Amino acid sequence: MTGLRLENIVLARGGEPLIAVEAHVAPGEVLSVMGPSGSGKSTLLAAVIGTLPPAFTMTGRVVLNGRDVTALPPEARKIGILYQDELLFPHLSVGGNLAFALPRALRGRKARRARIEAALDEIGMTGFADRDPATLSGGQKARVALMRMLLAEPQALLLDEPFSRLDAALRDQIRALVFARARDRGLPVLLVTHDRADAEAAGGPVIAL
Ligand SMILES: Nc1ncnc2c1ncn2[C@@H]1O[C@H](COP(=O)(O)OP(=O)(O)OP(=O)(O)O)[C@@H](O)[C@H]1O
Repeated sequence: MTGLRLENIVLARGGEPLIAVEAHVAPGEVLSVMGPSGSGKSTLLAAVIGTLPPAFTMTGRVVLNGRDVTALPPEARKIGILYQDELLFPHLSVGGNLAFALPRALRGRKARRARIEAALDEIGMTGFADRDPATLSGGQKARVALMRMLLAEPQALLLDEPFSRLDAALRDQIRALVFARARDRGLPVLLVTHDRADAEAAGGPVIAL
């Protein structure tokens, strides 16, 4: 079965169950995860991507496009994640940040450079490859972070309040860009948000923790 399936996932801390989730996110669909602060939204994303802090235990399975990834390390899961703080590598240029995400299978300096130029064109940032991330605006950083995630060719996207620091106009623009890319590529998306407008723009199902 295609898409992202969260099968009977229960996360507990110190023996106390924190959350229980059963969900299927179809290709191109966005499942919004809402809930008060401390309800376990970020912890759920950590469980899905494979970075659950040691304080927690997990039962259940994460199945991506029919492949059980529950026991795989994060880098083998083919899941991309975008956080509220985009965390571009400060010591690398914009192009260096994007190059970091390119699949190793893409060989040759010229081919890799061309892929980065095309990626920058796609986000309206032609000619930015040599820029220092510290010199970018918030929206430009967000676009580079989004593209860095996509260049790694993930099969699912996890978004942890990636729009909350952006001003209203930019939020609409980046949000539309992320959802359009997910739809184009048929990627299931888990979106953690406090903002009902994000869930409405996503247009998919909503779960409340
Ligand atoms: N590394 C950790 N070790 C132990 N407990 C943790 C750890 N990280 C988070 N917690 C606790 O687990 C619970 C869920 O935290 P989580 O960050 O998932 O909540 P959240 O719903 O994402 O909150 P927010 O909306 O404030 O970001 C909280 O009670 C938090 O204090």
